[in-house]
Amino acid sequence: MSWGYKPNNGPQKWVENFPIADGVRQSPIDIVPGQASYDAGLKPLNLKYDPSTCLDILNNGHSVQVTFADDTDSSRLTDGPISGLYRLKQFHFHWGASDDKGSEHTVAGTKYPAELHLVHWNTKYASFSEAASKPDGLAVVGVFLKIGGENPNLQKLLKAFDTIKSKGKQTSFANFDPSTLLPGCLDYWTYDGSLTTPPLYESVTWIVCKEPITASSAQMAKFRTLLFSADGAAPDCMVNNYRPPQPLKGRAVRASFK
Ligand SMILES: NS(=O)(=O)NCC1=CS(=O)(=O)c2ccccc21
Ligand SMILES: [Zn+2]
Repeated sequence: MSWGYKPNNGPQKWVENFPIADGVRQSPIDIVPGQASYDAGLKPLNLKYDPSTCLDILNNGHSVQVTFADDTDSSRLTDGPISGLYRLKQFHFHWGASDDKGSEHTVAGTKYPAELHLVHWNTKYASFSEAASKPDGLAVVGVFLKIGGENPNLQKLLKAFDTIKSKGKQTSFANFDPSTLLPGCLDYWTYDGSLTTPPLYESVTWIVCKEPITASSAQMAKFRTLLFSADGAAPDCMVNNYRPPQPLKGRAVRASFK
């Protein structure tokens, strides 16, 4: 049986097949603002996304992901805590069964209802797959979702959910600009971590935005209509697809803001 988020295959069991789960730079973490150190050397994030690189939206059985053409530098991240240029590969979300949980990172113990991950890979490597296992291979921008007014940019994604309800379903998804899902203020925390799903590679420079974006409670409910299960199998709601915070193990968390 493959990994998931249930008691018999969830985060507490991943170490059996992925021993790095007990590694020294695992993600997510609880971010304690008072313990983060302001680093004046951190540059502002420089994100430039080209909507024409948006390809499709997929239910991968763990989350809903939007995939981008990464054969050119047109959707990419530079500056911030990283050096070089990282190309956008995909973005996806993690969310709860109710509005009181769902994010992977927490802020002084506070859970948000969901968290967006924009996954980028270092172009010093030839591909995502090559970069994914390197210590400086990936940079993931995390954005918290909080309950508020309806988010019209999120609505464009949610409209596609009915056609990708079950695992393995995908549909074309064009001209979406992921920068519409970024908060107005790009202040961030950054630390060295890992993928939060198997294979849990310790290859991620995490960049977690301080300011959340909003989603309405109805929009959050729409995420919960997706299924972990494939068409024809017993319907298994896609909820609580988040890994809880992991030990910091001496790592520093830096803040780009005072
Ligand atoms: N939440 S997370 O972002 O740390 N992990 C997601 C992840 C795990 S993956 O290696 O399957 C993969 C392939 C392509 C893009 C992302 C991923
Ligand atoms: Zn993620």
